Amino acid sequence: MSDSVWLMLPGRFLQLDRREGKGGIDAIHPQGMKFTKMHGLGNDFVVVAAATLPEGTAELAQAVCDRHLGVGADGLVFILPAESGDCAMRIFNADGSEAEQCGNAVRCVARYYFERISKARRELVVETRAGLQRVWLENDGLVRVDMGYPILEGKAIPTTLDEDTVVDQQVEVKGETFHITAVSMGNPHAVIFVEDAAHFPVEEWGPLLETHSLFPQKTNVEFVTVHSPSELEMRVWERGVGQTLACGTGACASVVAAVLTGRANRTARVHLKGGDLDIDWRPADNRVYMTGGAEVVFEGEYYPFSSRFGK
Ligand SMILES: N[C@@H](CCC[C@H](N)C(=O)O)C(=O)O
Repeated sequence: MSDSVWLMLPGRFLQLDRREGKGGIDAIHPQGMKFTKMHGLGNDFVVVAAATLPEGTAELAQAVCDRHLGVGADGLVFILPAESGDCAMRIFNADGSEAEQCGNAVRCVARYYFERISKARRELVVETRAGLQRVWLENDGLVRVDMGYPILEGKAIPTTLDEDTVVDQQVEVKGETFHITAVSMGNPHAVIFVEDAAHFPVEEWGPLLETHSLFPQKTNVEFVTVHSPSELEMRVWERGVGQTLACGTGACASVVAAVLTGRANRTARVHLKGGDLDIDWRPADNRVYMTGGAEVVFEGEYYPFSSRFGK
């Protein structure tokens, strides 16, 4: 990895040094955008550190995330200067919609920050659309995040299912009965407990539930099997993306739903297709803590609007 990076300013480029204490900015310029491909348990992101959010983020996210014509990812993530906190994160789903929150992406942002912006730091505050999140780098290299408190009031999630809490509420969809527990971790989740998550037809029911009129801002959908009070298995259909290998906010919502329905303890491991997350919903502060990995895959330059060699 080179020590210098490009920063786009209106009409000109600025080359910055990203060695310790000297910057830490990737680049966006008219012809190309430097990025780092990262993932948290296989939930993958194109991560770009920039001075400002570029225009046309919805189209850019769709193009970058395309697995045939772009880099290929579940989401496009920007690391930006923060008003409060050490840095800000904005996350755009593969369909171009912006999410309020993303558990796997915030761990990737933290890893990026700890490795490229300040190697001395082991603690960080990330500003997201859902609020400030405190993040810690653990001794084993995993990243722990304070994901905040779960929102359980129906109207705030939002769902039209109930104004109060929505716990194991019966819903009919195309002749099939589901019991839904709705939880917001800054973004909406519908958690459904099933006998066998591994073989559940996620692709069939996920899109129908994601876009159901009960969820005015759509929803992420988790299909969860409780193997023991401290061990859950989860598959996810993500709003604006489709089936993914993991979802951090979904794992938090699943543990909260399992506790609310008397199925699990407040501390549990969630097995996802891409790996495990440890979730701890602490009674002392009502906040949910998530611990898991975040990895760099490769770096590159993306040429969104013209071919590198043609123009
Ligand atoms: N994969 C994420 C959640 C990303 C946003 C989600 N698709 C939404 O629209 O709310 C996670 O790890 O939490």
